[in-house]
Parts: sequence; structure tokens; C-alpha cells
Amino acid sequence: MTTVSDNETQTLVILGASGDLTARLLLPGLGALLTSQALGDLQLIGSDLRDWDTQRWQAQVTESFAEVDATGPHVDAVVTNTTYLQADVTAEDELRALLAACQGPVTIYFALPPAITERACQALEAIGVPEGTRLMIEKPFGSDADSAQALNELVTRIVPEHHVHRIDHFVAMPTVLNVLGLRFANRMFEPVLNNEHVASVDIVFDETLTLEGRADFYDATGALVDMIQSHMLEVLALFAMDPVPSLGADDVRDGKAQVLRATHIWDDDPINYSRRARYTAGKIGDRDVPSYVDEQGIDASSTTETLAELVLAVDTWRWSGVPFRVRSGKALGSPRTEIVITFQEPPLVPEGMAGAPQANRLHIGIDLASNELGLELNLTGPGDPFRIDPVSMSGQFGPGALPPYGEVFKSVLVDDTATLSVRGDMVVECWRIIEPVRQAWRNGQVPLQEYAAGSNGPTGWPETGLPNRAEQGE
Ligand SMILES: O=C1O[C@H](COP(=O)(O)O)[C@@H](O)[C@H](O)[C@H]1O
Repeated sequence: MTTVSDNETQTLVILGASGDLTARLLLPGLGALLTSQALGDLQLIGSDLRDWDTQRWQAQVTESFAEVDATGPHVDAVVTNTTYLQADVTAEDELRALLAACQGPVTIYFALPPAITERACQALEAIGVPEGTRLMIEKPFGSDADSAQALNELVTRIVPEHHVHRIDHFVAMPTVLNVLGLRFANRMFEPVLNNEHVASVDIVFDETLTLEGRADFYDATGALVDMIQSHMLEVLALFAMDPVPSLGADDVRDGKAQVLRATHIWDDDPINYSRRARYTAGKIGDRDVPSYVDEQGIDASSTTETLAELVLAVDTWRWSGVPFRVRSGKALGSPRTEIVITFQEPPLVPEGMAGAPQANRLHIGIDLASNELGLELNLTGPGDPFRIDPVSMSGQFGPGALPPYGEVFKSVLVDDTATLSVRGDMVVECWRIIEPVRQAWRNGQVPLQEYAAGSNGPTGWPETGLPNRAEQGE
């Protein structure tokens, strides 16, 4: 792993600089990182179609940095020197001018809609990029397995794969990365994380948020693609991979890719093992939420799901037979973002011990706000010492020094590693895994159910384990 030295000049170009992603996530992540360390002599260039000038861009950078209280000499230097170049990045001559303004190794961040990213990449391929250029590309990467593969081929004609950083900020969440420490730096968990001991795994990301002004994007995307195709499958792959010898990009990504290749919808039956729903009017806390179809920017004929749930099989020696339930939804009553491992029952309860044990569960929080580790155990006492007494224990782990986008920038701009980036083959596998589900949904074989905003989702859906419609008599 190489790291950037204090006086080395490098340039970060953000395409889509006037957009929401840049203001809300990229610049705060960069500001937090700059507060903690120098990124060499970093030149920051913002570029977009919008008629901004450097002064307007500097105001945006200052405002976004202030959100994370970014301070210090590295922050000041970047704010003072940053520039804005108005450009149509799908036009070769304008891209060429942009590259000519860069100094040292160049990193280009595509904070653009996918279709524009693709056209900008075609233009980049035509004009060529300086040696050592790195590309950082937001999700969704492609729109299905074939288009993702075509985009993989395009970007790797521009730079080598290890310089293509497909960004998934969940991969860089300190909470998600805790899975590495929990599994591989302790003796007690890893030996039981397999099909001999685990009954089921749930990976849940339920949000109270609704559309947040992203109606156009969300309605064209839906929960399955927005959350499961990318983030949730990445979390699943990290949790289910075999132990890795190092945290190098090849070891970690090989481990995750192997899991993804082995993953498919349970029983290859998307009709029984996928569900979709969308919210109707309700209240979340004090907030009145309209029906999804009445939200601003949503067409009444929309059939987009705001909650998706799949049961997946991971056909490896370790996990064969263990259902992985993966779910994410919006407008739910309370946030719930965790991996829950439900263990099998103990083989025997000693004669004389009263009561029935409850399944042991290990809860691993995966959102920054749910940085908790919980354990559901059966003890005896403190009452009758021969009666089983279920208890829950929990402890907090650190929220992380940097926000996820800070970690993303650190891994690329400082450590020059792709450990936290999604590799091309992995993104194709993720599209492959959800394709039968999309097909069944397109064919109308899985009903679009409803749930009131502020509820816990449609009634009758099991909390954990293997939801099987047939068994529930649906
Ligand atoms: O990428 C996305 O992630 C967010 C959830 O992540 P968070 O870090 O903001 O909690 C989700 O709300 C959004 O719809 C999705 O596009």
C-alpha cells in the first residue's frame, strides 16, 4: 500500500459539483478527512454544467465543510485554492480542458446520474487520461448485469481495475467494518458462524426517511435496486465471507466475490421468497406522511416499491441451508439497521432445569446511529437459579473517526487501496442475484402490498427467519 506524502500534489475533480450528493456527503466527508490529516498538496476542482463561478463553489465548499466542523490548515488551504470549471463533461474538448487544469495524479469523482457518467466515460476513453488516474463512480453502476459488464469494460479501457473505485458508502461505514474485527480478531464468534450453529441471518435496514426530495431518482429505482442490489448485498458478502489472510484489496474482494457468486434467491423461487410493498399515508413521530403515490414528483400510476425483502441462500460449505433474509424499507415507524444472527437451539437442556431456552441472537448494528452490539442469552437466576432466564446484553462500539465518505476518500486519496471499493465482477453478481426477483415482479407474480407510514411494515411478515408464504397459508 502506498500513501501520499505531505508535499505531493494531487488533484481531485468532482463532476456534478453543484449537486446534492456533493454538498451533503462528498464535501463533508472530505472536510472531515482534511481536519484529521493532509492529503498532500490537494487541488480540488469542482465542475458541473451549472453556471457557477469559483466564488460560488468556494461558498459551497465552506458551507459543507462547516457541517462537520472541518478546521485547520489543510482545510483552509483547500478552500482558498479550490476552483470551479463550468463544463459539459460529455464533450471531449471540455473534458480535455478540465484535465489540463489538473496537477499531479488525478482522481475523478463522478457524482452524476448514471447515464451522464457513462457518456463522460466514453468521452474520457476518446481523449485518454494521464497515467495513474483514478475513477470514483457512484451507484447504481449499470442497470442490470449486462449493462454493468459493458460499463466495466468501458472503464477498464480507461484505467486498470485497481484504479476504478465503484463507491458503496456502506462498505466504508465504520459500523459495517466492525464485522471484520468482531469475526477475525476474536476467538469466540468465528467458530460458530456457520450452518452447524446458525439457524438464520437477518440483514435489515429500515429507515424512517421518505423521499427527501429525490422523487425522480427513487421512483425510477425502488428499494430493491436502491438498497438491496448494492448496500445490503455488500454487507451480506462481508459478513458471510471466509476468513481472509489480510485486509488487502485482493483478499477482501476475493472473499466477498466468492460469497456473491454462491448467492441466489432461496429455492430459486422469487415468487415465494421475495416481497415488496409501499407506504400509504401515516404518521412518523409528529410528521404527517402522505401516501407514496401522493408524494411530490410521484405519478399516481407508479408501482415502485418502498420496501423490499428477499430470502437468499449462500451455497458455500459454511452457509448452505442457512436462510439470509435481507430487507430494507422507507417510512417505517422506527429505524432498525442491524445484522441479526439467530443461533440454533442448544442440543440439550439438563434435566432439572425449568423453562425453555430462547434462541441466542447476536445483533450487530450497521448504521452510524445504531453502533451497538447485542447478545440474547439464556441464564439461570437471578430468581430461581434452576429456571432459564432469558437476558439481553448490549454495548456500544465507537462510531468511527470519519464519516463513511471520509473513509472512502482516505482509502483512495491517502492509502491508494481498493479494499473499500466494489470490484467489477461483484457488481455484476449483485445484479444477477436480484434479476429473477425483478422478473417475477415485472410479471406481476408478487403482489405489491401496502403498509402505513410509521408502522413496522406490512402485517403478517415474520420478524426473523425464513418467511415462507406457503407455510403461512397465503
Ligand atoms: O444510498 C443510499 O443510502 C441511504 C441510507 O444510507 P445513510 O448512510 O444515508 O443512512 C438511503 O436512505 C438512500 O435511499 C440510498 O440511496
